[in-house]
Amino acid sequence: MTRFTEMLRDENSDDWNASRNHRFVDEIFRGAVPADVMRRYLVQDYQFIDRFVALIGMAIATADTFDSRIRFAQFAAMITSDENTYFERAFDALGVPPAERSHPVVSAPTSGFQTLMRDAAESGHYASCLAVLTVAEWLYLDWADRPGAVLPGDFIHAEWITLHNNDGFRSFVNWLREELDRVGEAADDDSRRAAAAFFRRAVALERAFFDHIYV
Ligand SMILES: Cc1ncc(CO)c(N)n1
Repeated sequence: MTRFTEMLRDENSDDWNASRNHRFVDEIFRGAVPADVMRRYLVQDYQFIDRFVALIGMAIATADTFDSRIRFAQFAAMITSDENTYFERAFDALGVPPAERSHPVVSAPTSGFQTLMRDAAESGHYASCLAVLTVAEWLYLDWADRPGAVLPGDFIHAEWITLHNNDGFRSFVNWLREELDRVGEAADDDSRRAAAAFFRRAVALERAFFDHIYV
């Protein structure tokens, strides 16, 4: 039987492949994302991360097993420590002032993501929360996982790659997929459809998010 997550990705292959093969991905591996583009990207992504952590909170609250809650709690700990300090160091290096770190003008794709994550959280459905979290992490592993690729010298580029292709991240993404497969297979048709709709909106927004930092 085709895995639920495989089916969802196949249904969204246009937006998925446009994201994983995006100009941003090509440029970050070459260490060649222009500074103003990287700065826009990180400033907007920091606002994404804020709601993302809140959505993990809802996944912790709605998960059906303690093991799942532990997985999410450990992942939230990584984002709020190693990943958060990456943002702070990158903002320091790029000269981003405090106001732009904490309350920048939020772009349309970022605001779309915030609404999507709020909708998923407010649905109170574990499968829908999982669908959004799975897109965000699986798609990032998919673009960042280039075995043998030489890392760029600049930490702003290099660490954004290694945050998304290290062994811990890979095993979390593999677990997330198994979890969404498990929950999706057990769910009724309405819940599967709801989760699939969240998955679709998330993949479209990932593409729009990459596109919009190039103006
Ligand atoms: C927009 C976006 N999608 C996914 C990730 C991975 O967490 C991220 N940091 N930002």
